[in-house]
Amino acid sequence: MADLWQNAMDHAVAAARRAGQVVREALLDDRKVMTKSSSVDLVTQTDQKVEQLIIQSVKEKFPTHRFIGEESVAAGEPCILTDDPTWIVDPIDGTTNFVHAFPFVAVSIGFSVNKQMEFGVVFSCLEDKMFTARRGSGAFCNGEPLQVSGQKDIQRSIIATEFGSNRDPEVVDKMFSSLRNVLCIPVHGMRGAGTAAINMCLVASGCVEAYYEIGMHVWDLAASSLIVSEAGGVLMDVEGKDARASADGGDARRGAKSVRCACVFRRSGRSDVPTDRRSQQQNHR
Ligand SMILES: O=P(O)(O)O[C@H]1[C@H](O)[C@@H](O)[C@H](O)[C@@H](O)[C@@H]1O
Ligand SMILES: [Mg+2]
Ligand SMILES: [Mg+2]
Repeated sequence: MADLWQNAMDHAVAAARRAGQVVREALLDDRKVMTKSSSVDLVTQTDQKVEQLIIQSVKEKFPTHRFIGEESVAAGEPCILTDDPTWIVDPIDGTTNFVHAFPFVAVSIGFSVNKQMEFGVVFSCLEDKMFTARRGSGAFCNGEPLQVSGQKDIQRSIIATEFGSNRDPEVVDKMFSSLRNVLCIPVHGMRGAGTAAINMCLVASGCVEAYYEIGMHVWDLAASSLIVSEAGGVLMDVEGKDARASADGGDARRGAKSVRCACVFRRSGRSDVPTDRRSQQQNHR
């Protein structure tokens, strides 16, 4: 049976690749940096230009589709998810990295119908890695299948997180307390690529066992939420409840602009990973 949305997914991949080219070219010029909610919540003209290029290209091909775009919402567009086919776009995920030419910058395009992600595309444009997932058909990086880590022991895991853009000392204290709690489990290490989408693609790739962040927005994680789940991972909120509703824009439905989400690892039922902590050998897939 023909896949109703394959044409749209192909368009998303091509649009993400074109957008990545714009990002790479912009890195050769001065980047005009502006701020949004705080002095460390950055946006550039490239973010805005890339979002408009993606949205215009979609409108020409799919005129009835709707959009939730990070910079459109910042400019006052509503952030409400309906049952209509909706493109959820983060034109540059990792804007701070982009400003500093730190090499993890993603273009993230998610696509939702009936409030369910149908496909997700994350292009890590400085690594030239195209992460894709179609609901029910697996997750891929440059065409190679992805699987989350089979590691069941958090003490043999790498956990990723980000600090966001809130610098309120009380909030920072809470973040550092979480970091301390996780590090002292203990875990092998903690990492952060500087972009939610790429952190989640690292979970889908099996090289990071879990990623958590408080305060992500629906556009940060819409595409990568499907990439994680199609790679065998699970998404949950900080209470451990299924967070796909949020990732699919549930919070956007209610007009909320940020979701609390932890994106974690592991397929269920894996038995071939040693759980004997006495064993010296640490088998990492
Ligand atoms: O780079 P953007 O699209 O703004 O998204 C990032 C956000 O700004 C940060 O606060 C978060 O910590 C990152 O996870 C997002 O990727
Ligand atoms: Mg983002
Ligand atoms: Mg962004």
